Amino acid sequence: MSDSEEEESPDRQLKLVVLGDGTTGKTSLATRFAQETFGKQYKQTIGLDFFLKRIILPGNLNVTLQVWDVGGQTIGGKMLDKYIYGAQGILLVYDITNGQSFENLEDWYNAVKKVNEESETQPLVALVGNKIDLEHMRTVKADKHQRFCQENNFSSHFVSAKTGDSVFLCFQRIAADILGIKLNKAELEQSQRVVKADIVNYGQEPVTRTVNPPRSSMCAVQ
Ligand SMILES: Nc1nc2c(ncn2[C@@H]2O[C@H](COP(=O)(O)OP(=O)(O)OP(=O)(O)O)[C@@H](O)[C@H]2O)c(=O)[nH]1
Repeated sequence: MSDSEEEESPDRQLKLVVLGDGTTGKTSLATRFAQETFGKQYKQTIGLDFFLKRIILPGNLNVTLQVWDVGGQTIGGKMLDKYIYGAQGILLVYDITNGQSFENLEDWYNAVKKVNEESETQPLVALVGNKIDLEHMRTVKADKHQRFCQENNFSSHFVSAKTGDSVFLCFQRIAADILGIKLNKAELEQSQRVVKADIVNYGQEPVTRTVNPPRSSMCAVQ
């Protein structure tokens, strides 16, 4: 197939539904991914928000991701089933500093299972621990997260909508998994472009740190 023919191939569309308790950061994740922004102010999602983002997967495959950001208050409501229906991917989001938000994912997952009970194809489900910038306040242990993934065959993700850490990677991996595309190491690293790193001056540290506080810097991994 020539290049021009490849360019003309229509986009694949994937419906991804983001579920989880209120304030876990679903809207923040969606806006970080789709608009590359982050708002500190909490604004509750009433019902549903909707985002579109086009990404390119290996093989020059254009994929448009429809991200359905479902308000945390919709659990138990009439509309939830309709939002979930037809999703190829589900993101179950919790806040790593909020144990209850992790426990409640059971209910969210039950809603997903109910909608797909009679369906031949099952959506890919991703477990997403958000707010890893607050690692020092973590209450949900990583092994609990991993166990939940293994028991249910979820893919596993840790992200921060605030810093953007691993957000693009998360959506890219989910899209690739749904389409059965394998990402190689270089492609995975490419989406991890910005990595935070502390500068450590071994042997040159002043005795009192208060005089010269530790610095941090960004480095690019290409
Ligand atoms: N520190 C930190 N705060 C975050 C992060 N993601 C979201 N927040 C904050 O958490 C609060 C809730 O974020 P939202 O994205 O509105 O949460 P939501 O899950 O969409 O909430 P509902 O609309 O009620 O379902 C906001 O104040 C965000 O700024 C993160 O990665 N780190």
